[in-house]
This record gives sequence, C-alpha cells and structure tokens, in this order.
Amino acid sequence: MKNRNLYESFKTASQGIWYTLVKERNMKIHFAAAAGVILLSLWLGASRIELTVLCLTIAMVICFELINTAMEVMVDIIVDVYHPKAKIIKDVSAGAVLVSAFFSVAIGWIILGDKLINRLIILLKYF
Ligand SMILES: Nc1ncnc2c1ncn2[C@@H]1O[C@H](COP(=O)(O)OP(=O)(O)OP(=O)(O)O)[C@@H](O)[C@H]1O
Repeated sequence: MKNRNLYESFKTASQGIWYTLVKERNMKIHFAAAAGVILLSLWLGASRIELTVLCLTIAMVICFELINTAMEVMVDIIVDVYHPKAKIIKDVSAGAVLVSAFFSVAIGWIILGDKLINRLIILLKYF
C-alpha cells in the first residue's frame, strides 16, 4: 500500500505521531517538557539561536522516541515470546532515547540555567 499524494503522506505520518503520543507515557512526558521549555525560553527572552538549538534538541528526543516505538512494535510483530535478542533491540533502542533525553536536559540547563537563576533572584527581591 502506497500513499497516493502528499496529503496522504502527511496524514499517515501524523497518525504515527498521534499513536505514539496516546500509547507511550514517555512521549507525553517529552511533549509536556518540550512545551514547558519553549514557554520558559520565551519568558526568559532566549535569543533566536538559543531557541533554534532548543528546538533541535526537542526534535532529537521526539524523533528517537518515535523510532523507539516503531522498533518495539516491529519486534512485537516478529517475536511474541521472550527472546534475548528482542530484549537487546528494545533495550538499545530505549537507550538511544535515554541518551538524547539526558543531553537535552544538559543543553537546556546550559542555555537557560543562568537566565533562570537571574530571573528568580530578581523576582525574589520583590518579596
Ligand atoms: N520479546 C521480548 N523478549 C525479551 N525481552 C523483552 C521482550 N519484549 C520486551 N522485553 C523487555 O521488556 C522491556 C520493555 O518492553 P516494552 O515493549 O514493554 O517497552 P516499553 O515498556 O514501552 O519501553 P519504553 O519505556 O522504552 O517505551 C524491553 O526494554 C525489554 O528489556
């Protein structure tokens, strides 16, 4: 079965994202964190380049989670019993998400940490 046109391709890709968002708890966390980071960056007055780096970082984590979900479904189609290699595939794939999430937190802190602390100090002076 092949997508007939660009609209069909867009629709099926969106369904893939929606499936992952509904089924995977971690994807909900990634989306919530992404929304939080973008709002925080706007509030802290992040520069365009900083916002660009943060958007790339968010995209990296979400893409790895999408691929991880695809890997899990693919493994489940191929094996429906315990298999050590199925475990390796799923664990490695989950590891990719973990590494990207860890570094995204580090990047977020490097970019926004100082601004956040300074803003909080200013706010605390009012009280
Ligand atoms: N067929 C299998 N054979 C061996 N181990 C498996 C198998 N299916 C799952 N596992 C193990 O269980 C873990 C969880 O697998 P599951 O398919 O439930 O993913 P998940 O809980 O959605 O993971 P994630 O938190 O990465 O989204 C895998 O990382 C793997 O270690």
